[in-house]
Amino acid sequence: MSKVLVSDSIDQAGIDILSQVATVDVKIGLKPAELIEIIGEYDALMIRSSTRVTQEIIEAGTQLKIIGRAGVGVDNVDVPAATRRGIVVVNSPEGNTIAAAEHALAMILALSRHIPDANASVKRGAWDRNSFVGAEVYKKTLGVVGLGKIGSHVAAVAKTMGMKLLAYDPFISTERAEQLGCQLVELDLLFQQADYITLHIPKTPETTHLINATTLAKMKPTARIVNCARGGIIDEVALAAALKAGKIGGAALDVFESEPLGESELRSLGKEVILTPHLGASTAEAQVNVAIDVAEQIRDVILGLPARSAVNIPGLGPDVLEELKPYMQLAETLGNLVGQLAGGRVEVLNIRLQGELATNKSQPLIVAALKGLLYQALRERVNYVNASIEAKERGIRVIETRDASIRDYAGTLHLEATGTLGTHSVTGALLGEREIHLTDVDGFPINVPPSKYMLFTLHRDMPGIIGKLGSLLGSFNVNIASMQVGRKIVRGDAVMALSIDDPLPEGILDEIIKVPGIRDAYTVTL
Ligand SMILES: NC(=O)c1ccc[n+]([C@@H]2O[C@H](COP(=O)([O-])OP(=O)(O)OC[C@H]3O[C@@H](n4cnc5c(N)ncnc54)[C@H](O)[C@@H]3O)[C@@H](O)[C@H]2O)c1
Ligand SMILES: O=C(O)[C@H](O)COP(=O)(O)O
Repeated sequence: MSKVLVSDSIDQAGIDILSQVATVDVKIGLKPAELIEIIGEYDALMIRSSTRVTQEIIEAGTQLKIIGRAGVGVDNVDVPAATRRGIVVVNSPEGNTIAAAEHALAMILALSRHIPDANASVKRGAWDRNSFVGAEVYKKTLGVVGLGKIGSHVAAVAKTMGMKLLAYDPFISTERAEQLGCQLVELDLLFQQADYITLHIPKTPETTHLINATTLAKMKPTARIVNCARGGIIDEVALAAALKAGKIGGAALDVFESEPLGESELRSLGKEVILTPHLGASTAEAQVNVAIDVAEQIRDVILGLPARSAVNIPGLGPDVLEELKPYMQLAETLGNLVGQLAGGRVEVLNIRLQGELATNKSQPLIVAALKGLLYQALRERVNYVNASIEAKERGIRVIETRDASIRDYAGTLHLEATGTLGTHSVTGALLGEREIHLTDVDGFPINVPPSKYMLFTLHRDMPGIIGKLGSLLGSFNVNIASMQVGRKIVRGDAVMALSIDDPLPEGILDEIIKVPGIRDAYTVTL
């Protein structure tokens, strides 16, 4: 049974899903050295933002197949290190969107009305109404930096509160911004005009210390800034200095350069500063969402299925994946089959997407085909994450062609592998929704479902040959489950595809090739 380590606090709904397929150990608060010591036992690691998954931890995780981040940000995971090791990293891109957006909105209102300090003062026994006179957000300008999932929801709600919206996001269109009621502007203009600035961007080299002494100096002295995105986007020393000097009106931070927040000037500031301990995603609803979302993906990967929100597999959004999943299985099977027929080192893989597949995203299918192709060489070490890198490193050139015309099946996939031992090709399609059928081998039409053990022969189509092969296999105690011949012309060349119950015994291929009329034989394990 697989083993999953949960090293941060995760909702029970996720643990229940994992327990269906694995032994689950929940160990919260492990020190890095303790994690390194035990991670080698585990197939999967499930975390939130508290566990830092460093290269050292990834290297110690010799059995790790998947790291699941029950939340959005994967900046606490060394994703490149995981990718190199073929470990899938998944997250829950939308599970806590609303929670984070509502926290940012709560921060905006709490800052405006001094709610935390007013509350603390009443709880201390005071009744001070004069110190907490606030400001309305109605008709004020909100500058949204990052108009993605969270930024968009903040903008939508702020709009209904009567705020004027400016947005800065170099990766979204003016139309999208307008749909959300935002005017897309340059960052400097946003800094100059906004009464409130809310950050909803990832932390990247470009966004680190985006808010610094220089940018703070551009803001209104009354401006209030909210960061519920990532610590480090704001230079906290510069922010504290600007607040103390009255160069900016207020700040509400949920995230910090270093978490937990240690010694900080920010702690000593008054009602103009609100600090929360990274609570953006901490709602009951969000925690159930992210735990289920990520646990389901870990379960799928343990069961050998692809994950729907892998951050280190290109082109696998949930919508794409749902549609392509059966075709990915087809691509992987065909890749594995053509790799075994080709034998030796494959140099070129031609992939033709036919029919309805021609209009689809090809990247996941190519990755799946490469995974299958490399399986014989790399076994479990190759997966959807590292298949493309491994193929590139082996000098395999991938050529993709598309043909939208529909033939016998809605969509077919044709793979041709050329290597040191020659060229072979296979074509396959799905029967119904997901039943894989081989429809062509080396240009000969057949129609067989692939099976675990198969034997293919290239032979002359002549009387007696099937009988001779059957007797030979019988004499080696090989049981034939099914058999089909594909030929283009009567008594010309033909291909025979046999499904057999067990692996072919050692030495029998040499005997098969000696049968008069049989020119070649290939055994395949799928
Ligand atoms: N406080 C919390 O608990 C909490 C919870 C969830 C998410 N988050 C964080 O919130 C942030 C936003 O999350 P999301 O789900 O909306 O992400 P998202 O990917 O949907 O949106 C991010 C947006 O930022 C934009 N962007 C990227 N680089 C930019 C740049 N240099 N300048 C301006 N815009 C830029 C992108 O185009 C995108 O539209 C992330 O940092 C995430 O980790 C925090
Ligand atoms: O990126 C996220 O999803 C948030 O920062 C939430 O982090 P958390 O799961 O540790 O609360």
